This record gives sequence, C-alpha cells and structure tokens, in this order.
Amino acid sequence: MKPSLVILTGAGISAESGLGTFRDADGVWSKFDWRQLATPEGFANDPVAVHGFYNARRQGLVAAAPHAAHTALAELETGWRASGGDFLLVTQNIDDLHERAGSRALIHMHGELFKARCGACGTVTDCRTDLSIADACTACGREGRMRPHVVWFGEIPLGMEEIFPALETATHFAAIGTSGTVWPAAGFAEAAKIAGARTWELSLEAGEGGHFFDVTDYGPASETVPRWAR
Ligand SMILES: CC(C)NC(=O)[C@H](Cc1c[nH]c2ccccc12)NC(=O)[C@H](CCCC/N=C(/NCCC(=O)O)S[C@H]1O[C@H](COP(=O)(O)OP(=O)(O)OC[C@H]2O[C@@H](n3cnc4c(N)ncnc43)[C@H](O)[C@@H]2O)[C@@H](O)[C@H]1O)NC(=O)OCc1ccccc1
Repeated sequence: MKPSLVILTGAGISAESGLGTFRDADGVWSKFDWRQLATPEGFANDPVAVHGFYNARRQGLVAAAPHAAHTALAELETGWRASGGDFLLVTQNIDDLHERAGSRALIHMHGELFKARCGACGTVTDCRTDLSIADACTACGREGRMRPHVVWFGEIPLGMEEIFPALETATHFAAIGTSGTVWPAAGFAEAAKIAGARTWELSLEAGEGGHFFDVTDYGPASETVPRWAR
C-alpha cells in the first residue's frame, strides 16, 4: 500500500502565533456568540457586526507569523513526497500560516480570512483589508453582497470531494490542535481508523475523538509537532 499521510489541524496549531482558539476558557466563542457571527442567519441579520468581527481577525492575522509547528509540517510534506508518499494537509483554520510556512498540499475546509466571496455571483477574490457592506463585487459589480470566504455553521465545508477519498486511502493520520467538536472534521479520525490508518493526536489535551487515536502526545504544538515530524 502506497504510504499516504493525512493531517488535520485546528486552532491549537496557531495558538502560539497569537491567534485565539475557540473553545478554550478565553477562546473566541467565550467572548462572542457564534450564532450571531458565524452563521448565514447572523450575517443576514447584522452584516456590519459580522464584517467587524472578521475585519478585526484579519488585522490580527496580518501581524501574526507561523511557528515551529507550521514549519515542521511544511518540511514533512517535502520529505514525505520526496520519498514517493501521498500527503494532504487539511486545516479548519482560516489563517494563512500554513502557506506562509511553505505548505502546499493544503485544503482550507472552512475557508480563508484573506479571501472574500460575492454572495450574488460566487466570485472569490483576495481580501487583505477591511470588508464592508458598501463594497461592490469586482466581477458582477453588485453592491452589498460581499462576505468573508469562510464556511459558517450550517454551510457545506470546502474540498470534501478531495478529503474523503484521501481519508479512505490513508495509511497515516494525525489530528493536531483540534478539540474534535465540529463536524464533519470531528469524524475524520474515525474514517482514517476504519481505513486501517495508524492515528496520532497532538494537542494540549485529549479532544472528543480520543478513542480513535493509537498514539497521543499532549503539549504545546511548537514542541510536539517538530518531535513527531522528525
Ligand atoms: C458545534 C457543532 C456541534 N456543530 C457542528 O459540528 C455543525 C453541524 C451540526 C449542527 N448541529 C449539530 C449537532 C450534532 C453534530 C453536528 C451538528 N457543523 C457545521 O455546521 C459544518 C460547518 C462547520 C464550520 C463552521 N466554521 C468554523 N470556522 C470558520 C469560521 C470562523 O473561523 O469564524 S468552525 C471553527 O470552530 C472549530 C473550532 O475547533 P478547533 O479548531 O478544534 O478549535 P477549539 O478551540 O475547539 O480547540 C482547540 C484545541 O487546541 C488545543 N490547543 C490549545 N492551545 C494549543 C497549543 N499551544 N498547542 C496544541 N494544542 C493547543 C486545545 O486543547 C483544544 O483541544 C474549527 O472547525 C473552526 O474552523 N457544516 C456541516 O456540517 O455541513 C453538513 C455537511 C456535513 C458533511 C459533509 C458535507 C456537509
């Protein structure tokens, strides 16, 4: 069987870059209500508040930088592929720290903060500055329909047509810095286990899907990931 490594990352891998996690005591959802800010209904109800929420996170991301865990995964990708293996990095994160560290075989299943999408024609464009309801789509010209290119609760994740086949042929799977509470990502470890993969969990503590992991290493990602990837 051709070696095939699938890695899933969550907010925990970017915590040491200064980007908040969601469910930890001081997490994003302890300060903000995800129903108002991360659902299509919330956006329809108060687009100014939603734009404000994502504009603030976008400004925070400009100031952030990848750390040793992001770099270790980019180097692992190069080595794994050079030795003829298949490699796929799936992230729930909307930050671009994996790309900045050099990762290439990467799927943002929940979208990207530095992209915007037109709710009218679906065109996706780069967006590194504040977004507002006044903005017009550069493709169709419609005003007031631009939104962050992120996947909100109740919306279909991106790249599933590529992710599921990779899980079904995985020989190795690792979940890094994720609490395993949001679906369908929370089901990936089980899918990889069913496919016969050897599975690892690297996080600060055990997540929801703990019983699907063969090996666990709990600690800061900046320490556990380089140790695992070596
Ligand atoms: C809350 C949950 C129950 N709800 C869901 O799962 C719902 C479905 C659902 C509704 N009701 C249900 C009832 C039961 C089951 C499921 C549901 N899911 C959806 O709606 C999804 C869409 C969900 C996407 C929502 N958007 C996000 N983000 C983008 C926006 C934004 O970012 O603003 S979710 C967002 O929260 C999630 C947070 O999870 P984590 O990343 O794990 O972060 P968390 O803070 O929870 O944990 C951090 C971990 O790191 C660790 N850590 C901390 N510091 C460090 C450190 N330094 N080092 C290492 N680890 C560390 C901590 O210990 C902790 O374990 C991420 O996915 C993140 O992207 N869509 C869908 O299901 O469509 C259908 C479908 C299904 C299958 C196939 C096709 C279609």
